[in-house]
Amino acid sequence: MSILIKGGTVVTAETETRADVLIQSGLITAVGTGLDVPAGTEVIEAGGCYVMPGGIDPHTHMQLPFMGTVASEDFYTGTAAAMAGGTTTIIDFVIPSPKQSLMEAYHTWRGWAEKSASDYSFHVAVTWWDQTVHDDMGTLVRDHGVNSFKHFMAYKNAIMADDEILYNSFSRALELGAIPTVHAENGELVFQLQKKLVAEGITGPEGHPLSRPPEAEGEAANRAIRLAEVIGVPVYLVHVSAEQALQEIIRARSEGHRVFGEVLAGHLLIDDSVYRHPDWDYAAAHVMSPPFRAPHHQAALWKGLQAGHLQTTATDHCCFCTEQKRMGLDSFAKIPNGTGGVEDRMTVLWTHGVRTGRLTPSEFVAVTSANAARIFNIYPRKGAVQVGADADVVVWDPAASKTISAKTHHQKVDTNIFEGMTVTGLPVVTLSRGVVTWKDGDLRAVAGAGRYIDRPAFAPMFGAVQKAAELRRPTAVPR
Ligand SMILES: NC(=O)NCCC(=O)O
Ligand SMILES: [Zn+2]
Ligand SMILES: [Zn+2]
Repeated sequence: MSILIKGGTVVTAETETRADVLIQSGLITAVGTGLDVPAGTEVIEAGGCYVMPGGIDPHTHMQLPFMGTVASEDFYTGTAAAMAGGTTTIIDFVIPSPKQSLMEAYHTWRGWAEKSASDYSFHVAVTWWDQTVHDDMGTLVRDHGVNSFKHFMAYKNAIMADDEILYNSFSRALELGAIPTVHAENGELVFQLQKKLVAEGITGPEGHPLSRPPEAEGEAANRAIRLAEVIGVPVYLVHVSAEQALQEIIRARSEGHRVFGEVLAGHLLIDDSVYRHPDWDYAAAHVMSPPFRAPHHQAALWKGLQAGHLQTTATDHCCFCTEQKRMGLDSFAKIPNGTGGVEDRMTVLWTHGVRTGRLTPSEFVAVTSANAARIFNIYPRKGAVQVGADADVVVWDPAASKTISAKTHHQKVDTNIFEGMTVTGLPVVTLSRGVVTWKDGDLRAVAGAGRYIDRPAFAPMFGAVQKAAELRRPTAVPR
């Protein structure tokens, strides 16, 4: 079965070109004009539309067991909603409990993800350390297509990684050609502030941002980056929300270190006033970590994205319904942390990025798919509209408009952090490996149609990393 996407403007991270796109057996087989098209080819008219790579959301948590409950979105509902929003690949997280074997956790998550409608891959978290963790990291990289490991510097008494774990895991990642990623918040400081605030009677959601100040993020970002610098390994900071963390990234990059930053659509657009809303449920629905910040942080994050200091956008899609959030009625520290957005990221970024002149369409492609594909080494199979790439394609109507609401979204959660936002620029057709999964409001996602994406180790940047390491290898003084 072949499909021709006809008459659109093809956008890649580098170019905008009027061209048709031919898709056969799940792959892009031709891009150009006057293409030789086999008889019986289905034609999708794309006049007036952009034709772009499907989005890659490099940070989601479908059905994550977390803080005494399980995220409401499963791998089918979440990836289906993603495709309604133009995202065709997610990178989720395997998060072993402390002392749980990495391999056991990995196989558990692989089982859960079998019902994914879109393609998916996994970062694996390192939450503890011993020789088996060291060995399992090797097995995951060599035999299971994992090339990134996650470290939570927050969540003390649960999954927090201390400096010893960071040192061991970052060093092992370097040997394996894998990239360490970090949730940068000083977990000890957050833990102490939570106790202090609750003791002072601040038990509602307004305590959440007070317990996680931007300085706690800046400190941890600096620590993770400095460790990575000393070890000589690239590092990727997830959900950068504070100007203090961004400044650490800018400093390190300007000194020649390979440091990457991800920003969430929510952190770009929502400010911390939500936590002082008089409706407890409304305020609690926004509890996620790091929290939404004061408006000057948003301005800094947009500039960071425009300047290329932040390379990727994500959602940290981790949904909890109102009833689940109420587990923290007596203390904000018990409200399950997480918010959604996998369906909304692309349109929210188009509306507030491209339509405001902050981003060109090519820059939009870079920050919604191509850069993540490069960093996590699946480019150009993903993140590109070019011959040989997977036919994960979105036909994007820049004039189509809607108002986001939990009443109409496809995400399995009863709230939406972008509730009431009118957005312009929407996917009219989404294709996942050549199959139409979303067309004109009709969601055709199929459970189990998604494939696990192996991500090879030693992304191109590791060539430079290894050369630099050779040149600075310490030598003993012969005496
Ligand atoms: N972000 C959040 O609040 N929940 C998911 C876990 C994490 O990414 O920290
Ligand atoms: Zn996190
Ligand atoms: Zn997360």
